[in-house]
Amino acid sequence: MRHIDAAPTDEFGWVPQDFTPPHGFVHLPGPGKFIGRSADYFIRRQDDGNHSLGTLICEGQSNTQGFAHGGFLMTFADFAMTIITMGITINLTADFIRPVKVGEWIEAQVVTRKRTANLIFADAMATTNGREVLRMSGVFKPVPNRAP
Ligand SMILES: CC(C)(COP(=O)(O)OP(=O)(O)OC[C@H]1O[C@@H](n2cnc3c(N)ncnc32)[C@H](O)[C@@H]1OP(=O)(O)O)[C@@H](O)C(=O)NCCC(=O)NCCSC(=O)Cc1ccccc1
Repeated sequence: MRHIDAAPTDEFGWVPQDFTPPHGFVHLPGPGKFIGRSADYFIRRQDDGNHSLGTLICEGQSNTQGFAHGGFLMTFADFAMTIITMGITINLTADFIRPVKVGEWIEAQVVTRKRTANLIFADAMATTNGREVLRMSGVFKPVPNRAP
């Protein structure tokens, strides 16, 4: 993980080294330069074979009000849905249902509704402390050999 010596309240705002994600989540290395600069991400493979993506909201993802910035939440939504569906984004919509505070863990569970040879239709819900905060829906193009 990068930015190791930062605490959530530091100006850089990255996940501190001693942060322990919820059970089953492991740090996701090398997610690409843009995504890699946006946050530190963790992924969990569930018993049913589906995956969840999570991150700790830090100062680096906050707006001036101390909540996760809407732009970051869209980045999180896009990354969660593409890494889990193994697709590239054609369409993505999101509802910001509740604000997410700095210091809160957010995780998204993605459900693929339909997969054809050319298209993937998926939706997802992200929660914080068991409460729904972000609903996502999208259409994606399958990319061979892209794995979470
Ligand atoms: C404020 C409001 C938009 C409305 O809430 P209220 O005023 O309380 O309205 P109300 O009392 O009518 O209750 C509504 C009820 O309906 C729920 N509900 C809502 N939508 C849905 C839905 N689609 N589906 C289902 N339910 C939905 C909602 O949870 C609540 O249920 P609850 O009573 O809790 O059981 C709230 O949804 C919210 O905070 N969203 C997050 C916004 C956010 O974080 N945006 C990103 C950061 S902004 C940024 O970065 C830019 C910036 C930069 C710099 C500086 C400033 C800004």
